[in-house]
Amino acid sequence: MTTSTALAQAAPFSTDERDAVYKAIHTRRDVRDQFLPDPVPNEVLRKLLEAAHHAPSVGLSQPWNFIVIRAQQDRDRVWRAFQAANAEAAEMFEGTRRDTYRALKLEGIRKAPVNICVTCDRSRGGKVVLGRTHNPNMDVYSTVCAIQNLWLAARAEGIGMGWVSIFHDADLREILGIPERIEIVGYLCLGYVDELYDRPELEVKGWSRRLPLEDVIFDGKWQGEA
Ligand SMILES: Cc1cc2c(cc1C)N(C[C@H](O)[C@H](O)[C@H](O)COP(=O)(O)O)c1[nH]c(=O)[nH]c(=O)c1N2
Repeated sequence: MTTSTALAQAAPFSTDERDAVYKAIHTRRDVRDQFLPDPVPNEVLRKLLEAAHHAPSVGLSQPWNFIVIRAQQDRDRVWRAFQAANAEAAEMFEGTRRDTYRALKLEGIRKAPVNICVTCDRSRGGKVVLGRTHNPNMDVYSTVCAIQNLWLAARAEGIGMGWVSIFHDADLREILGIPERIEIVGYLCLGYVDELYDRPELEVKGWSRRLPLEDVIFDGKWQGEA
């Protein structure tokens, strides 16, 4: 048997390194309003995109593309698309819940100096992709892994990131020139921050709360079952 020379050491991280990984995970936040106007240098943005591009992907298909949007006029157009969709979204809640919804800030499109639209090319890797043969959604799941890498790397760089999903895809397609065959996975707002909430903003604002871990470790009964 041949021994692969491609194998590298996989010792546990040092305590400091480990702490840094958990710190990024636990202090990462969805950012809507804390963005500073300071530009994000291209070299730093490149590091974030490298981190995203090192995500796992089904069959190593790397189905993502990153559309970087910096121009104010493009961000203004995207914001207007958000505004229209968000007004529709508010109508789907009732009573005080609707009022609470309306008071939430749910995007940082214009305040964040950089926006990134992350897409998934469903034809990347050809017709038959290893690991995707029985569930075609695996390419989209892979793209979400890239977004999470980007989010954590951004946190480590002192850059906040917010995910905005309150859009009609058709609007984003038109503004950004994205063809139908390409799936829109995430619209992200990025910029330096000097403050972050210490827990999810939606929890701070009384919209929802983090469930105890015990509630989500499966105990043999699905929610709603007697
Ligand atoms: C797929 C997806 C889509 C969205 C989000 C997240 C994800 C994963 N989140 C952010 C979300 O509200 C947030 O992650 C949770 O509230 C938890 O807060 P922290 O991320 O821990 O700060 C989000 N936030 C927001 O203000 N507007 C939005 O449209 C969205 N959309």
